[in-house]
Amino acid sequence: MHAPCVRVPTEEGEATRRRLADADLVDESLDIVVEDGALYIPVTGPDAVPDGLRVVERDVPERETPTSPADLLGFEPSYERLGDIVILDEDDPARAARIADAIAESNVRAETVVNRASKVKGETRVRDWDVLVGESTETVHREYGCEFALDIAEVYFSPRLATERHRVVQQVADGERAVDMFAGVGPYAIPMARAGAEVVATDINDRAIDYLRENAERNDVADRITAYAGDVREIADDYTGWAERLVMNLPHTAQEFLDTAVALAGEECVLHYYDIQHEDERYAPGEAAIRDAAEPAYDVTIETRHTVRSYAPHEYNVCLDVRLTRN
Ligand SMILES: C[S@@+](CC[C@H](N)C(=O)[O-])C[C@H]1O[C@@H](n2cnc3c(N)ncnc32)[C@H](O)[C@@H]1O
Repeated sequence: MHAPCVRVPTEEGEATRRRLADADLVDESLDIVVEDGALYIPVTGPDAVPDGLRVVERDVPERETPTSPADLLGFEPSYERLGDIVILDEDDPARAARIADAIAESNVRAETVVNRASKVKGETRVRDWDVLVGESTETVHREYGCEFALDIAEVYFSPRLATERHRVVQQVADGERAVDMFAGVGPYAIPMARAGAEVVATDINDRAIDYLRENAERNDVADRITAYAGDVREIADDYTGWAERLVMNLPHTAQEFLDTAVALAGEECVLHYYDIQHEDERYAPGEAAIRDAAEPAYDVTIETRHTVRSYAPHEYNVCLDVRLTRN
């Protein structure tokens, strides 16, 4: 359809569109067009367009779909979803703010938009966030049929690990005994309990354990999960030789806890050991550390060497599935 449009460079597109929308001048029945580095914003009253903006006549399609962030920005932004929070990973604060505004105005359902403001840090692996839209950093996230309440400002949680967690949970047998040594809000512990395991879950972050207990109730597995707030080393005496499965999701530092893992392991135990290593030697350091801690008391069989995801240039997040069999 032929219509008057304000033509602006794409980088000024969102600000101009908001300015025109505030003056009620955007023709919402027509689509915004992006072409050759310019945005064409259809307007209802070309004569009312503020001075300095150029109006041209051109063909624009009628709007069929609701407005997406890309419609508003002129490019496809990348973001992750965690419940009703949208997470950005932008280095430039101005670009992050533009994207956040576009998401808020678009058809994306989001209560809060945040940008990563630090790496994960410290013992609890929590990061800082810039809250760009909304206020609450607490949400309920759904993953493979389970619900997880959490506050990203208080606990660690990565939606990117969903497939990996599912890979591990699928190995769990009804009735087995599992220890999730670094459990967070329970994204391994809770589905393992749903699969029929009896689970002990520990975390040094009290808030993570508060959420884990709430999540155990939410997912109807409170009777199969025992949660401890504290250092996992503190439970070793109570659960010596108890575990048939151990999850060690504390990359960078897990090696320091292998003696505790061996103390927890029963006659036969599968260990899921997460690590971050250089691409040329992804598995060897973890294998060596596990053998060092477990042999000769246990036979060590590496069942799976699995790359979970790229972590940084030339560095990979990996998982070793290891069977420990007592000699
Ligand atoms: C990378 S996060 C993983 C959390 C969870 N497994 C997940 O997938 O979301 C590691 C967790 O280990 C906890 N942690 C760190 N040191 C610990 C320790 N000594 N004992 C128990 N938990 C610890 C942190 O608080 C954090 O929640």
